[in-house]
Parts: sequence; structure tokens; C-alpha cells
Amino acid sequence: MTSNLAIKLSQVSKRYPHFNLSKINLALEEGCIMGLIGPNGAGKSTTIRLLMGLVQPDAGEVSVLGHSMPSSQVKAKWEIGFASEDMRLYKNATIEWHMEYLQSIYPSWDKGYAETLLKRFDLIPRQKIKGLSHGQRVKAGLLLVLARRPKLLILDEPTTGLDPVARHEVLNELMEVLKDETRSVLFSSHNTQDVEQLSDQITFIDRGKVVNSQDRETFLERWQRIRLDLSKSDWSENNLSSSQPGVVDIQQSGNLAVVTTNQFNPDMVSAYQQQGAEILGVENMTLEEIFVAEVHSSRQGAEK
Ligand SMILES: Nc1ncnc2c1ncn2[C@@H]1O[C@H](COP(=O)(O)OP(=O)(O)OP(=O)(O)O)[C@@H](O)[C@H]1O
Repeated sequence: MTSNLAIKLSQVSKRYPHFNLSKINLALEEGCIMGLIGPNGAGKSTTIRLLMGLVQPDAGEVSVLGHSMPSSQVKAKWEIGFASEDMRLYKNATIEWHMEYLQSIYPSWDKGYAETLLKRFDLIPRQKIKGLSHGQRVKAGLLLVLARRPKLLILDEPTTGLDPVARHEVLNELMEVLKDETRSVLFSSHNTQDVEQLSDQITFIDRGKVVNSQDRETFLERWQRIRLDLSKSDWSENNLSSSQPGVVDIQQSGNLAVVTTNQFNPDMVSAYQQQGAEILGVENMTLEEIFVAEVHSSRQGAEK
């Protein structure tokens, strides 16, 4: 049902002269946080601009908090907080001026929370935007969005270019926001650690296509590496790859083999054991390793 989805993209396409965002499907349930991760030029910002109604799709349907975009963008924007690098702030005005301005526009403005964020982000209200460092600017932009208490937050690379301390402040604040289960967040990032830490749902995007979109646990549980000693078995690289579904890579050196699977299930381990293989270990993969493997296999599939 569209009503309890914060975001829904159905078969959305957008063509530029040198880029094609093609038949994107995405769904984010209310109260969840989705990390959108992809290499440079993958189409993350374009997807976000489509969601914000800033770009008109060539095909497909975009719905945000039940509003059809871009036709209902004026209505939808009251409920969406959007922050990106190119956020339009008045360079000659102070942070305080922006806070007062937004407070006069948005009835949902939370004055107490804005004051708390000023302290947490270590910002000086009388400072002009033009005098802020990159990190301070990002934090000021985020404060102005968060204090509106929007139902949906859409953040384009909120942690890019921040030092480790500022990054943690921003990540912690986003985690705080998410304790309120009625709010939803979509954020894009190159940083797999940030995405792994924050997201319930993870979407990989590459070359204008959604490579995979699932909940974090599913990604981390299904992708595993199994280390095998084959000295007492007659497994070879060929029958190892064909014996189980989901085997995406096998590295073999002498009697030792490492099988990477994206459909791990304990029966796989039993099957290898029954045929004489000794299991040396089953290892989790990091989200970064999973992302690289997913993109690699999607590109290989596209080239076939
Ligand atoms: N207005 C536009 N006109 C022409 N091409 C565009 C336009 N906007 C985006 N593109 C192209 O679409 C592609 C995807 O860009 P997008 O900004 O969505 O990528 P991204 O995943 O956000 O990348 P990055 O991580 O580098 O910010 C790029 O090749 C870009 O040049």
C-alpha cells in the first residue's frame, strides 16, 4: 500500500545525454532509514532530485509520503526535510537569521531542539554563512532541516567531507532522530561504514540501475565467505561453483579454497562436509566488500 510507504519509485527512468537512470524501483516504509550507496556518477543525486520533484521523470511514478511527484511537490515539501551540498543558504545572513526565518514559515519548527542542536554541533548562532567551514556549513544545514521535525528526511551525502568528529556528531544526531519511529530517512553516501551503521534498508545503485535493495540483516547474513580445506575430498573449482546456488566467487590455492556466496545457508556447509571438505571457517563480509562484489557481478552480468 502506498499510504504506509514514505517513498515509492515505480519503474522510474530519466535520460540525460550521457546517462540513463533506468527503471528504478524503490520502496521505503515509514519509520525506516534507507542508505543509498553507489560510486561517483551512479545516479544517487538524480534519484534524490526525482524524489524531491526537482527533476521530472521520463517514465514511471514517484510517490513521497503518499504525494505524487512532481505534481504535488508544493504540498509534499512541508513534510520533507532536504539537505544537500548545494543547499541555498544566504551567504550574508547568520545561522540565527535562518533559524528565525524558518521558524516563521514552518509551524512544526522546534525551537528547543534547534537550541540543542546549536550546542551539539558547536555552532555560533551569530556567525554568517559565508564565514563557516565546510563542516560547519553541513551541520548548520542539517540543523535547519532537523529542527523542522519533518516526517521524511532526504539527505544527499550528509557526511561527505566531514572530519571524524563532525561525522560522528552528525551520525549520532541521525540515530537520535530515528528513535522516533514515525520519521523516515533516505540518505546517500559513498561511505559504506556510515550506511552500515545507520540503515535498516540498503540500496546499491550503479550506472543508473538499482543493483540490489534489501534490509541490512539480509545483506549481511546472505553474503558469507566459506574457507575450505579440500585435501580429503575430490572437490574442484568447477564442481564447487556448480554444487550450490549463489556461489559468486571461488579462490583456490592448492587444497585451500575460499567460496563467496550471496545465498548463504547452513546446508551449504553440511553439503561441503558430507563430501569430505573440512570447514576452516565461515566469515561475515563487510558492507564495503558486499558492495564491491555486487557492483562487480552486476557489471559482469551487463557485459554478457
Ligand atoms: N542536469 C543534467 N544534465 C546532464 N547530465 C546530468 C544532469 N544531472 C546529472 N547528470 C548526469 O547523470 C549522471 C549521474 O549523476 P548523479 O549526480 O545522479 O550521480 P551521483 O551518484 O550522485 O554521483 P556522485 O557520487 O559523484 O555525486 C552523471 O553522469 C551526470 O553527469
